[in-house]
Amino acid sequence: MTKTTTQALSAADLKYGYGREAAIVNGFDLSAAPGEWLGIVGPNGSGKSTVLCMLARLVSPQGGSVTMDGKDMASMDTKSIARHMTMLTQTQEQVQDITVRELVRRGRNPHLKWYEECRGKHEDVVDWALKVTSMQDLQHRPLQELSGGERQRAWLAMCMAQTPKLLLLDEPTTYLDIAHQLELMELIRQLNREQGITVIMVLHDLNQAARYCDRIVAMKQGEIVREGTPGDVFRVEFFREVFGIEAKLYYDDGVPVYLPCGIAKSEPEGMNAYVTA
Ligand SMILES: Nc1ncnc2c1ncn2[C@@H]1O[C@H](COP(=O)(O)OP(=O)(O)OP(=O)(O)O)[C@@H](O)[C@H]1O
Repeated sequence: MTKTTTQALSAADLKYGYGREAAIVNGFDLSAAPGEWLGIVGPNGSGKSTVLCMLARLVSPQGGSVTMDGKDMASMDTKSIARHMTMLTQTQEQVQDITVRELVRRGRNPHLKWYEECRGKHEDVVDWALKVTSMQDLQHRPLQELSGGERQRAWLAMCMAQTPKLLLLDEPTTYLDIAHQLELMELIRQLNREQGITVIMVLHDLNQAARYCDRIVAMKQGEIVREGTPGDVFRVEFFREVFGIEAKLYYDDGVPVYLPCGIAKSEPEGMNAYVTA
């Protein structure tokens, strides 16, 4: 008898277009297994953020469906979605006059009844979220006084206070220097491995995608054009066809590392347009 595993998140035949424009995302399918780290990569404007917003139900798909733990998200209420899933983006809303701890407490809101305050066991979760993100020492500092890296970690602590099973991230390292980028990626790796949190992350840094993700989904013009392990996906042809660049590939302990060498000799017209070296 074959054993079927319920996917942490599945999307089937998603469609989305803005206004009267043609569909930006058309027929997008994806599934993430529990505990998997999935990276979504692709050129600017390929529809990555649009897909992530549909996965988080920040926008409703114009076609297709998203299921979380086997449940159709269209029929779930916002609070129960927020008890299972959270999203961190590259920039966060400006919140004034709030300490890190107060921000992290907001992560408990989906778990509180309307009359309940964040106390007792909820405060214990806040302590835990501050601890796993190494924010304990900064918990009483005003958010606006933190560096960009510290602030991003504070928002991640708030996400963790939601005790999510699924963490969606949209280029969370964009404005961070390399040390803070690695610190955030390592922290997410720890949460993924130790807490079993499923991670779906949009990222532009393909070397980081190769190093951290279990599986890569590459998008171009609203569609998936490659899918597989970093080693399967990151080939010389991939860089030409999807990003229009020539690249050299090296392997560090089996992990592909690419070096961009220039623009490909002709613009790729499609996935079958090979450029001979
Ligand atoms: N609010 C909007 N109104 C109209 N068009 C939009 C809107 N948001 C995005 N688009 C268009 O949809 C397409 C896909 O955008 P999206 O942000 O999903 O791509 P992306 O792959 O995340 O891009 P990037 O890598 O630059 O962040 C782009 O052509 C973009 O111009």
